Amino acid sequence: MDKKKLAAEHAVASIEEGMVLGLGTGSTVYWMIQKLGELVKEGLNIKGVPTSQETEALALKLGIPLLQLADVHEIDLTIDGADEVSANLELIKGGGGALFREKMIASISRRLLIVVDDSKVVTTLGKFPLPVEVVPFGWELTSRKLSRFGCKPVLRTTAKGPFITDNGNYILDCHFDTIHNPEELNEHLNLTIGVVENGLFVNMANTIIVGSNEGVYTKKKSM
Ligand SMILES: O=C(CO)[C@H](O)[C@H](O)COP(=O)(O)O
Repeated sequence: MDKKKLAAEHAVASIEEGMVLGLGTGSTVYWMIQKLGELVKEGLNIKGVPTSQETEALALKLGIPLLQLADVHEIDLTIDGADEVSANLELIKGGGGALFREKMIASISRRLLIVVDDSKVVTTLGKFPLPVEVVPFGWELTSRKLSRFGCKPVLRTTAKGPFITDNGNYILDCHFDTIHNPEELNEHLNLTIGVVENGLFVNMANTIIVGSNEGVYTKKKSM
């Protein structure tokens, strides 16, 4: 079975009746949302909070009831994917460009459960270019400032021009190669004028479910 699908479907066992659920974005969590749609059809009562327009459209298509973020004070459980996961359960997210909404939803979640295939598990973060969402105005200046942190920022583009996030912003994919202190870098990046949010998730994930050829395994944050 597809390793992403394996991890995502395993995560469904953590969903309980009555929960408010954060619904992540990407090709891994897609499988969790598909399964959730089936459970809702069978009578499971949950409410979802989507982390992107893409996930919102998918959830609506599957008949999953959704809440407006304005009406949500706390989320019981968010299930999301990641681009890299370190041994300490620090994450790089934002490969799909949804990092701002994903981080906002994660920040009000009691538990953040991450589903990945084993190619995403690393010793040190940084091989995957770190996505940083920036305001379009003056992005070249912001890019120069970000390069002072030791990376090479590259504007994410599509065939039509710059990639535009759900919030109307740009993404700079920052090539670090190795990120030694994710906590410090996260703070420094977010203090840079022009930066909306970055894809480092530090002290946020509680549990990682990893799909591999040998089956699934789970890693929990040590307290
Ligand atoms: O952070 C994300 C989107 O912004 C995704 O969770 C991340 O890119 C992983 O995606 P996939 O499951 O498709 O590999």
